[in-house]
Amino acid sequence: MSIICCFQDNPKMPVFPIISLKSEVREYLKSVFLNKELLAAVGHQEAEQRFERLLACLSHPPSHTCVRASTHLAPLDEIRQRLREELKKQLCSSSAEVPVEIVPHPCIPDVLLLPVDGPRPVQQLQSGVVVGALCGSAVLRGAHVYAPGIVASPKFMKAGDVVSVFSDIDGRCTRGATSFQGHKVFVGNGVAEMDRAAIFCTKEPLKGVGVRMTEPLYQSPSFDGVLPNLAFLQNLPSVVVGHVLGPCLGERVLDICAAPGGKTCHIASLMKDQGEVVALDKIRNKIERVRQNAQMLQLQSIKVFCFDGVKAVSSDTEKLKETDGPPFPPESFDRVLLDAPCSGLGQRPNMANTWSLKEICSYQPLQRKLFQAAVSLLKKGGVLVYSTCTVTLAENEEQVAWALKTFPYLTLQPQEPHIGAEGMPGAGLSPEQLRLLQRFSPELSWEQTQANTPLPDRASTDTIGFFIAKFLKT
Ligand SMILES: C[S@@+](CC[C@H](N)C(=O)[O-])C[C@H]1O[C@@H](n2cnc3c(N)ncnc32)[C@H](O)[C@@H]1O
Repeated sequence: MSIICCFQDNPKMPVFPIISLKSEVREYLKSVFLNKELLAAVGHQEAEQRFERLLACLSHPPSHTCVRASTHLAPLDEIRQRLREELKKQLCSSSAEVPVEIVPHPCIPDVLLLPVDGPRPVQQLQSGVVVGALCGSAVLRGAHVYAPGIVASPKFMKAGDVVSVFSDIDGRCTRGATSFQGHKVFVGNGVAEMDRAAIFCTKEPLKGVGVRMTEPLYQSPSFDGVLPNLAFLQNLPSVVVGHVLGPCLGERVLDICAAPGGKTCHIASLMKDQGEVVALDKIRNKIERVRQNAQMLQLQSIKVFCFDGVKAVSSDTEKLKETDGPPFPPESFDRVLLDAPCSGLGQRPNMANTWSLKEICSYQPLQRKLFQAAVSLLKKGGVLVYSTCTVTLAENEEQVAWALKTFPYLTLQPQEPHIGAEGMPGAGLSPEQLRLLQRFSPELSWEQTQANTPLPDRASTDTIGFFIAKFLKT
């Protein structure tokens, strides 16, 4: 069964599948979005509509690509100009219409926005390649299909064949299959750059582009190899996190869950590479990405360690003597970022989430342990920013309520910039406290997005789902 994007009278009004969730997860999320406090604030009908809109917008990509410009290396205007030239070259070398409109964000000084055109009326072909769901989502955000992402291809596929690309959204297709009748979504057409045998009958590690997208359903430029040191692809709320943390030159900052290092590099860039940014992550092969990104962006102030953030604080003087890395004594840092591991339910586009309710609900205890370590490592007078890319209360507003109760010396702080919505009622926080929180809620502006409002107006709201809280330790 394939699902094709089809169109009503308004070509910008897609009939595209809503995100598919396990029924227990859907019911749980519904109870979050129809909680008593929210119902009292907005009424049943509005709360229900918001929930339905959330399910719809999660399966669609945001209508812009966000680029964080390395303003520690060059001025924004220069980066914008060079990016335009690079993308024009891309336009000349392919038949695709690449938009060269590049707009600075109206209130974030290091952000450039590029419109995404879609969904476009692309005709599905006879011959089809099936890719994994992550690869399918990347294609919807402008990427080509990398060979490791291909799960199935036609039996006699040769380099040069024109093929349709489908995303195996439930992960059911067998690797190496020649066809797949399961739940798949059409994401566009492209040209195969490899024969089938080169993809499925090789012992070498697979790399490189397997299908070059020529007619993607959502058109946005491919950033593969485009000014890698100057233009860093990052979701807008993630860039907001760096500014909200507000690091200053010469400070010592801890990014306790850092990989792959997008926010670490932003923090070091905002500090003009002066001071020290310590990046920790528990997973060894992920931490290598932080090193690579720091090197690519020419940032020397970043120190990277593979370490469990929960154990990053110690008062044991013997242990501390052994190394200048973790564990650290309490009150070692001027600012701490806890960009927490989370259920990731705000990520877009995401057509299917196969997690159980138990998995979705498993993050709260770990986040609290990390939070405890983060608070302990922060100096008095220091700033702690907590963020997630999920939409549940349990990992966001409930964590804030818990933190304020558990650590009475923490106070919520206003955020700059504050371009998202305020916190969601449901965790017993006061209206004043909710106003200090920043929740990116794409469902609140979904109609505006579909009506194709001008890019700068919709860019701040048509984002992934995201949450930011800023605390001061007194
Ligand atoms: C949301 S991601 C961080 C993204 C990152 N801040 C960025 O902007 O590129 C969460 C990270 O936490 C890491 N993590 C999970 N448990 C951890 C722990 N106990 N200590 C340190 N890192 C952990 C995961 O490996 C994952 O890379």
